[in-house]
Amino acid sequence: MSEVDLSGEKGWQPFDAPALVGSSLRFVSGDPEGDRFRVSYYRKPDSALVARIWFGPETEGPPEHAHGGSMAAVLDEVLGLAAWSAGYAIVVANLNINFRCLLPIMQVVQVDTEIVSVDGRKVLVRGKIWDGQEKVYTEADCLCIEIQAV
Ligand SMILES: CCCCCCCCCCCCCCCC(=O)SCCNC(=O)CCNC(=O)[C@H](O)C(C)(C)COP(=O)(O)OP(=O)(O)OC[C@H]1O[C@@H](n2cnc3c(N)ncnc32)[C@H](O)[C@@H]1OP(=O)(O)O
Repeated sequence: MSEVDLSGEKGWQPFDAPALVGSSLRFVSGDPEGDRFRVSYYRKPDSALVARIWFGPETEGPPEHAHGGSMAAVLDEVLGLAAWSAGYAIVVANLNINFRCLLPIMQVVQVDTEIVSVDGRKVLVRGKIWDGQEKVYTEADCLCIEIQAV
């Protein structure tokens, strides 16, 4: 497979997910040379977590486009991780996704995240998979629930 450029923008800081949550998080980001997903995480200057993600041939659903479940898996990991990176030890309780446009595979896209609210143990994270310019493929609201430290 040809080289995939997952570099971030100027001012983004590389973010080491395994250093924060351990090495169990392999389903989406665990195979950086593979044909499923390739992922790089960053923090923006406002500290929001952002990901650059390549959807490889193994994510195909509709011909030449990403399977909805592959996008759900990405949003589950990235939005959950956004809560962890903001200091909340959570699991995802509810993930509500709107698929807006078919996402072509074999290209790098971006996932942006925002912590919308914190109410007791409930942390609401919003995010989108988009081209980083204007085209939004998928939007999601992710309800995370704080757990006891494990
Ligand atoms: C053991 C794991 C260690 C992990 C350590 C490192 C992991 C590193 C992770 C890296 C980043 C993450 C990336 C991947 C994220 C995943 O994929 S996590 C895996 C997928 N998620 C799951 O399997 C979660 C399964 N569900 C559960 O475990 C339990 O249902 C939960 C979410 C812990 C909640 O159970 P609970 O602690 O008994 O809480 P409960 O009292 O029912 O609810 C608390 C509040 O939340 C509300 N609530 C709960 N669920 C819902 C819901 N579905 N809809 C609406 N409201 C809800 C309740 O109404 C309640 O509200 P209030 O009454 O306080 O207003």
